[in-house]
Amino acid sequence: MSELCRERLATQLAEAVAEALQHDLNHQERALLVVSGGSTPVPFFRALAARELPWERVEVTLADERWVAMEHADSNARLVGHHLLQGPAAAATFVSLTTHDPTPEQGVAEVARRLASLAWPASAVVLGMGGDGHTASLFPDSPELPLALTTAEPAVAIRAPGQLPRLTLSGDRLHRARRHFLHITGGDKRDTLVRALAGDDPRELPIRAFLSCPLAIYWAP
Ligand SMILES: O=C(O)[C@H](O)[C@@H](O)[C@H](O)[C@H](O)COP(=O)(O)O
Repeated sequence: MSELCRERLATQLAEAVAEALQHDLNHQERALLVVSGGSTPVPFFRALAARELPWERVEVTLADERWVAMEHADSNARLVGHHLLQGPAAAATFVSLTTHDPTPEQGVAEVARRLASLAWPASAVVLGMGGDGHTASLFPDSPELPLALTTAEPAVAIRAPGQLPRLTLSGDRLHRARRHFLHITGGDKRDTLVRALAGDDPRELPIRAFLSCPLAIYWAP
């Protein structure tokens, strides 16, 4: 039952994001979509990839990225390439968040320059969430979290225990969107969301940084 429900959720989210992109493309030359990595988005990516849109006018980037080569199994760019940039959506322009620098700290300035050229405000930011309340790579136990939540810079190199080195869009940059979606499934994440809604400190549960603006929550069991 939950598998069918999650597929329907992914399809409905793809419909909403496609409508958002088409609406904005009716008024502007290019539109920007910011997506998250992880396992949850895969059926959403596949459903969105099949939608008929002027994809050649769509820019796609990530909310965050692990600092690995695009061929690496943990690369979000690889995930997006395999599941979203296929079919009609293969015509979209993908902008990666990694460089050939050995660390995200060395590459973040180049990534910031790339991001500056995109069609902000994004038409849509699609966020995921971990059981610890992280979103993008805004991890509660990251020393760089306070900076990432407050800086006006578009991107931050971020480290967290047990995680690969990462680069994340800052809270400020993730807020520069006309629409925000949260895509989560399962009881554990529902419980984390309930905890997040009951408080207001994003340093404890970073998803809270996005509970104040309009946020379309797409959840299935
Ligand atoms: O790079 C990442 O890992 C994602 O951007 C991250 O923020 C993800 O959305 C959550 O970790 C949920 O991941 P799952 O969908 O795999 O539970």
